[in-house]
Amino acid sequence: MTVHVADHPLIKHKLGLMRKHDISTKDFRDLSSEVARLLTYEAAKDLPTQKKTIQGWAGSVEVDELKGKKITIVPILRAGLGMMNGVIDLIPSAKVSVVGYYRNEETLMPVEYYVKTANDIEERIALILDPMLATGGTLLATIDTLKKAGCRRIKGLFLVAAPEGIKKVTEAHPDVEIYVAAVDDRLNEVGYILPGLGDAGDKIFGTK
Ligand SMILES: O=P(O)(O)OC[C@H]1O[C@H](OP(=O)(O)OP(=O)(O)O)[C@H](O)[C@@H]1O
Ligand SMILES: O=c1cc[nH]c(=O)[nH]1
Ligand SMILES: [Mg+2]
Repeated sequence: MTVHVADHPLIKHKLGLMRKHDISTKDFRDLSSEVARLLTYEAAKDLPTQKKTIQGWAGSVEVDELKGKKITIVPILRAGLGMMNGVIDLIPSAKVSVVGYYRNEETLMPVEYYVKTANDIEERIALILDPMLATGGTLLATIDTLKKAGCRRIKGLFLVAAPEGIKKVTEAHPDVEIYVAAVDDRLNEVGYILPGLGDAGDKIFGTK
């Protein structure tokens, strides 16, 4: 797995705001979406384009357009939904493939509860969205699901990743590329990222 760690001042500043202990649900939600939008800009850098001639205001003009079937966004329920609007702002015609996992609090293993992928997923680049990559169990399960559905090219956007999770997924899926706003220090004894953001799903949905 190739890991691209964001080095942009806007991303660093916005992620810093998200770490504040008393951040409101609204601000956390807004910032999740804004950072996701900026990560999308990075992740879309190598999308193929093709030339096309159109009629412009002064006659025919050659323009670039994105080539072929493009992207399916894959938000991981719940927390990944908090990133979705920011990504759709930049890729408005993307199809959305939804997968649902929650972590068992004791074993930290992902439990699948929903999968609905785009029909033509084998022709699309999957762009997984999840704010947190902690032990890596949820991302591994998502990649397995997407590959079984026929997906051949997978990228992922994360706000914060732990070194432990990156190592695990890198070993299993060297072909996957991820874009992260930050790689933090480590996991605590209950599988939360330090310094991290806390429970991203709860913060986005206001459930704690
Ligand atoms: O790398 P892992 O150790 O698998 O942990 C990361 C997962 O944990 C969180 O989801 P959570 O289980 O809290 O579900 P939620 O989005 O419904 O809150 C997070 O959004 C990831 O999906
Ligand atoms: O730090 C973490 C780890 C998993 N899920 C979260 O929401 N936060
Ligand atoms: Mg959660």
